[in-house]
Amino acid sequence: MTAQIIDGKALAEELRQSFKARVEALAAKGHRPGLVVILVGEDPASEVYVRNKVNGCLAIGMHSEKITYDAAVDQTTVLKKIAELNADPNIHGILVQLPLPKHFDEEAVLEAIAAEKDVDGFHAENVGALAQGNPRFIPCTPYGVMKMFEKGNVDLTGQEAVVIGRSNIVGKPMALLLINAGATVTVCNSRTKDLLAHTRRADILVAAVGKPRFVTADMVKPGAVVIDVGINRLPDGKLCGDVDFDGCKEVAGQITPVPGGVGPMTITMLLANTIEAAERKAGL
Ligand SMILES: Nc1nc2c(c(=O)[nH]1)N[C@@H](CN(C=O)c1ccc(C(=O)N[C@@H](CCC(=O)O)C(=O)O)cc1)CN2
Repeated sequence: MTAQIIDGKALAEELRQSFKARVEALAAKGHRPGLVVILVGEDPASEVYVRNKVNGCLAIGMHSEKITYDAAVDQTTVLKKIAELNADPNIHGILVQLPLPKHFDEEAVLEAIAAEKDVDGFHAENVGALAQGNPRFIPCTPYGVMKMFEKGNVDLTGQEAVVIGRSNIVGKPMALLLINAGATVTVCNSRTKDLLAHTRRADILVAAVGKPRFVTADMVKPGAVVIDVGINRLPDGKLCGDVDFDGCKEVAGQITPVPGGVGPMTITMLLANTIEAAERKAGL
């Protein structure tokens, strides 16, 4: 039997519609949620994501603006802008699109964002809160994955979860969320010894390794929930995930596609975090 496909695009749309009432309630009290997205450089994929973030906000009645800098801009200029935005009462969320050009100290930039406006959840204070099981802002991609589990009635308690990938954006926060949800979590990477032995016993398998079709059908336990966080652009311009979807869907119980799986949920959870930031500031 082929796996049930978890439709991230449909869930993202459903959630976005549900956000509209919260945005209007805030706006009626003079607190229209506002997000600023900072983009440094001309990476074409980042330009698309940033545009989708800004448009996603506007579509549900939020305020949003993009600030762009040439790739050669110095870090001080960006830090100065972040300081201004930290002090702006109409801006509830600030996000710096990653990756940054090589001459930037990424950590210093992310730490410069006020923790209460860090809607990406990358500030050390927010990472610490998540690690302690008391999250303030959950990084958007793993947050989206958790919403998918919720929607699919996936009970994580006591389940064997394997995360392939250990990035700060996805792998690490994903592992923390799964731990907090009561799963038994193993974090692997592409060089893990006997990776197959780990993945084959996973009830929940999250691929965030950044290698096209890295997870093949033989690595999947029959009936497992397979979440593909990969977004790889192939030489022919097509997009593909870290999972060999056609092969794995014959073994898995549930699986996310690429595109149309986790990706659309990432931006949706950014909207959720920004609304949450505005609600906190408004005392709601
Ligand atoms: N500051 C941040 N930078 C980056 C993040 C992040 O969460 N915060 N994540 C990624 C990129 N990303 C959001 O920024 C992102 C990636 C993919 C998608 C998405 O909707 N993908 C679609 C396909 C889109 C396409 O055609 O290219 C899908 O999977 O269906 C949204 C957001 C790195 N940087």
